[in-house]
Parts: sequence; structure tokens; C-alpha cells
Amino acid sequence: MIDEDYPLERVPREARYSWFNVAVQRFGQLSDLTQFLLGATLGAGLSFWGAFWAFTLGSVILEIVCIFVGIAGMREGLSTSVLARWTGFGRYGSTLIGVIIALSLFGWFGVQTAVFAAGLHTIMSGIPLWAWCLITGLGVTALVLRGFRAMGWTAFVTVPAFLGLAGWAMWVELSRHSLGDLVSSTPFGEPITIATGATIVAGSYIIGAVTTPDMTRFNRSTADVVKQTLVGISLGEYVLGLAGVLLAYAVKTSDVIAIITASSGVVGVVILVSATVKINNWNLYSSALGLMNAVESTIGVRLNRVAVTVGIGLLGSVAAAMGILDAFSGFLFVLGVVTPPVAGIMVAEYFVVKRWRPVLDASRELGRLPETEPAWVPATLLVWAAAALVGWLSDAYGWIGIPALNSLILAGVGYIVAGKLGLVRGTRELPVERPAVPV
Ligand SMILES: Nc1ccnc(=O)[nH]1
Repeated sequence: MIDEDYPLERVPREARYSWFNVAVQRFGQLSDLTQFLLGATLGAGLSFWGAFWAFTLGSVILEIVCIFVGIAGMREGLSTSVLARWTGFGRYGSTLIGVIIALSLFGWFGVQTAVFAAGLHTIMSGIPLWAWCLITGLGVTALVLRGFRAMGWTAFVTVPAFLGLAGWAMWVELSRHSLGDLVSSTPFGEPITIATGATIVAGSYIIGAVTTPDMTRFNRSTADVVKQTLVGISLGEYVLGLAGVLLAYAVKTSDVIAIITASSGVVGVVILVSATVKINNWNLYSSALGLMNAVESTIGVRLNRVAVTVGIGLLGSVAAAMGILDAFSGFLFVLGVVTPPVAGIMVAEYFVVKRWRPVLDASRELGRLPETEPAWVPATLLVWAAAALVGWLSDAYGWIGIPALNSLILAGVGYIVAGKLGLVRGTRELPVERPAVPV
């Protein structure tokens, strides 16, 4: 009933799944209520076609990241933070990545739990909000304990339920308006540029893109990763996002979640459950993988995935119940700035510089991890910091281009240049220790 799911080792070939299973889970991550909100935000600031181009640009950025990082994850069968050890970051760089992933997705888990609970509280107000937070948070936690297979089944049920019912709720609202009028609407809020819109689109899912290997380590081939990404992300961004734009024009407010969840009774409950569970399970799953790598890479203790999941799930549910997650949003912004360069560096190392590819290739043949790993890679940390700084400045000062993309490309190019100059070197090689018995 409980799958440990190879959190710190390679996923063997025989434990992998069809591309469609992964694609449905991927689409499930993108088809949630906050995606409508994203559409509404773009609708408030852009025309329909402006929003269309912002979604297109943002999706292209995300898909490129997901495909390249995802192929590395599929080939090596490793989660993002474990893979990072041999894709430019070394043991302790991967600790940082594990911590960043664990914290960001802990934050998202709490936020989604709060959205979930608030919706259910509106429909069934007899139970207090804090209690709904605990019920929904711990419910999702119980699912995540059971691992990838169970999450796949969940997506197969919740994705069609969500599309059908949320689609219907939307249709009811949109059919009161003429589609032509909606498409030719002007933005009703503060206007934004397409580049800003694309940044919002890419930024809102960049942590999902960087953690792609957590998911694609269960894919079987490069073609599967590509198909899964194109189908899952394109549908998720366009269908849900553009629907959110139209809805926002229809009601001239950004509060589109209220419209979808205004369906009361059983329909409202099914919409909420099906919207949230399939994304929030992944928030918790990847958060746990990140934390396990962070702990193992620093103190050599291999935690049990179930224990870590329960710990984070409980803490996140309590944080949601206490309503303290607003304090987290500034922090999530900082994490959003440091995340894109990670993708640039991983891709540059794995596909271009290839400093650690030989050890990955040799150990992959044996189905094991490499014997050694670099401790720190100073050049990577410098490139990472510089790229994150440029990303942050280009956002703050409205420099040319798309901030997330600027920092991603700069990190990739910077790493390649450092590699060509022979600067990509670990401080020392450490033996990879694998405590055999989970604690
Ligand atoms: N946009 C999001 C990224 C990651 N997790 C979420 O729940 N939502």
C-alpha cells in the first residue's frame, strides 16, 4: 500500500510508467484553481490576444525547461535534488537545492490547502475553517504516503471530473455573454506588457518545471518526456489560463475562483476536491524528496519518505489552519528568483559541459549511483548568484526581456563559459555513502 518510490536512488526501468500516466499527472498539476486566477490576472492587464501571447511565451519557456531537465531526470532516473549533485552543484549545492524545493513546495502545499479549505468551508460552513485545513491537508498527506502509483490513479479520476464540472460551471457563466465581445474586451485593470505577463506565467510554475525530474524519473524514453510535456503543459496553460481570461472579462473582476466554486452542493465539493488534490499531492511529494536529499547530503541520515511526508504534511496543514501563509509570499518571491538559474545550470552541465557525465554514464549501466560526488563547485555558486541577481534586477528595473528567462539563460551561458575556461571543478570528491536501512 505504501510505496517508498526510490527517493534517493535511481528508479529502475521496470518501475516506470506509460507517458500517458505521467502526462495526466502533469496536466493535473496545471489545471487547478490558481491557474484560473493567473488567467484572470492576465485578463485584467492585457487584451485577449495579449494574454494569448503571454501564455504562449510563458509556456514555451516552461516547456523548454521541462523537456531538457526532464530528459536528464528520465535518463538518470533521479529526482531533481539528487541529480543536482552531478549536474553542476555537488553534494552541498544539492543540499541548497533540496532546501529551496522543500520550502517552496511546503509553502505551495499550505497555500493550496488553505484555498481547498476555504472553498469547502463556504459550502459546508458547519465545520470551522481551521478544521477544514486539517482535514484537507491531512487527507492529501495520506494520499502522498502511497506514492506515484496512487497519485496516478488519483489524477485519472480527478482530471476528467475537474474538466467536466469546472468546464460546465464556466460554460454557464460564459454563455450569458457573446464570445466575440469577450475576445475583443479591453483590459479592465492596470495594463501590463506581454513580457510581464509571460514572466507571471513562467514564474508561477518555474518551481514545477525545475522539479520535473521528480516526475520524469518515472518516464521510459526521451520521446515520452517530450510528449508528456507538450500535452500536459500546453493543455494546462491554454485551456485553463485562457478560460480564466474570458471569465475575468465576463465578470470584470479577478475573483474567478468564486464563480467556479459558487456551484454549491455536491458539484462544488467535487470541483474543489478534483481541482486541488492532484496538484497538492505533488507539492508535498516533491517537498519531501527535496528535504530527504538535504538531510542525507549533510548528515548522512537517510530518512523514511513516509515519515518526512507526514511531518511536512502536518506542519503545512497546521500553518494553513493558523492562517500564517501570507507571511510566506515575500519568501516565495525570493525563491522564485533563485530557482530559474538552477535549470540553466543543470541543462548546461548535463548536455554541454558534461564534467560529471562520465561517472553518471558508468554508474547508470550498473543501475547505481556514482562512487563519488564533488563537495562544492565554487564556480557554480558564483554563476548561480550572479544570474539570480540579474534576474532580480531586471524585474525590479523593468530591463529588457523576461526576467526569469534572462536569469535562466545567463546561468546556462555563464556555466558553459566557466566550463570552457576549466573553472568547473569540485573542491574535493567525497565518497557517496548510502545508508542501506531507512531510519
Ligand atoms: N503554481 C504552482 C506551483 C507549484 N505548486 C502549486 O501549487 N502551484
